[in-house]
Amino acid sequence: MPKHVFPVDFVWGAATAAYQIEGAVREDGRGESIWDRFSHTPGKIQGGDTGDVACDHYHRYREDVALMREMGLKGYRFSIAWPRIVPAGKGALNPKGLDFYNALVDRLLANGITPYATLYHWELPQLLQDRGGWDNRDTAAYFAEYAAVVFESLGDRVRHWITLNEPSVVAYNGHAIGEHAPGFTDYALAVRVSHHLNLAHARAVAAYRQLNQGGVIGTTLNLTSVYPAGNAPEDGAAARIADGMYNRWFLDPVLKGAYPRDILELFGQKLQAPVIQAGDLERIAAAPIDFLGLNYYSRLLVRSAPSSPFGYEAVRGAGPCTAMGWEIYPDGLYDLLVRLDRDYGHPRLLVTENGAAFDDPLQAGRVADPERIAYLREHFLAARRAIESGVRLEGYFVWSLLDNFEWAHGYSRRFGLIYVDYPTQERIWKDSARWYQGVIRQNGV
Ligand SMILES: N#[N+]C[C@@H]1[C@@H](O)[C@H](O)[C@@H](O)[C@@H]2O[C@H]12
Repeated sequence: MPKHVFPVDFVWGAATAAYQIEGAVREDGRGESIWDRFSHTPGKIQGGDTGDVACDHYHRYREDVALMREMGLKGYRFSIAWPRIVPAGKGALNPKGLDFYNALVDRLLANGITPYATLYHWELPQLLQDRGGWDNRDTAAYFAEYAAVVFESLGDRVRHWITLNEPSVVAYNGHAIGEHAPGFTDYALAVRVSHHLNLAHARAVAAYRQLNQGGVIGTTLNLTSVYPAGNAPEDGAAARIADGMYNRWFLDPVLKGAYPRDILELFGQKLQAPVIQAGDLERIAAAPIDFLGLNYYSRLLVRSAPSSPFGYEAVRGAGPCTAMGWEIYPDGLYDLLVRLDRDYGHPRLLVTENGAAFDDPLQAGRVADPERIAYLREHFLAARRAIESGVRLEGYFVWSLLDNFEWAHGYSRRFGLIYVDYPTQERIWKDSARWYQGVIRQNGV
């Protein structure tokens, strides 16, 4: 019997994303995405890896759903590849793309697994990027048109929708530091992109409401708990700026219908302020979400750094780290959940991603990953404490079901509960997968 039991209807899940697992990038009418272009650009991805094959999930989804069933997953979070549905980003549809996701959803439901679908997990159709991408306001409208097509095709069976995955990473990694597709290094552009992503989210929510399908829709933000590295007042001020740029800039529009004033002024001073047109904020405010998805991986420790662009710099924490170099800090998840509950009106919450990469050597056909078990157990306990504090946390999706294409790191980082032997595509349960199967079965740790 577990010492810490979760609510009876708690949704234990696992998460993936299309480009990271599907492969089949030039099959059945799929159009090119910015990640196809970026991963095939020399020097962008560690080891020269691409998502061309990935976990071959496009062909192996039946096997993978069977793995989910064996694990006992209550929910499965996946993403829909925009270029599979609308190859050019706008205009003509690709029926075979819709066929794939309908088949996936039907198989999930037949196996008692609730589908949670993310509409955008970074795969912008390249032809839209050629027209300015997220720097072009029109892309927000094209996104809503694509979303409406998907709602109409799947909405009778998919009742849980996530508009965007981690808009801050789309904006920052893709447009400010160039580490992700499309690879720009222009902070003012990144701020404009963040605004257009918020518009896209709002338009998709409005499109969903118009269809009256009766499900729920939200978004997924990657959030953290920000702490000052020292007791000096300037470190506290630095932490507030970092929290504003990392968290509140994305939380406030979707949950309060307005940008945080301090950050709006900061961006106005430092950058070309985002191009907010008349009616934009009203549109965003008029698209309230039913739940907030949050991806949590680690905390952010900052100190004052007057010479840095925004007056702060990150400081490495003292705790042990994952293979990504991220400090393992489960208390940060507790603090984040309690903060969201306190500051944003007691919202319905889902942990849409939490997990860790470790080296995961395959030895004699087995992957012993005690670090991942410890990581997940500590974060589950932090989540349980938050629920005991009154937080409306309704589910938890481990990142990830399978080892997969880890963006700029290629296949060098393994986040999966299930090991993927890429040359053979064999799926091998790690010890953590068996452990998680037990957590789900007993609904607690
Ligand atoms: N890095 N890392 C792991 C994981 C990434 O693989 C997901 O696609 C993102 O949503 C989020 O960044 C988290």
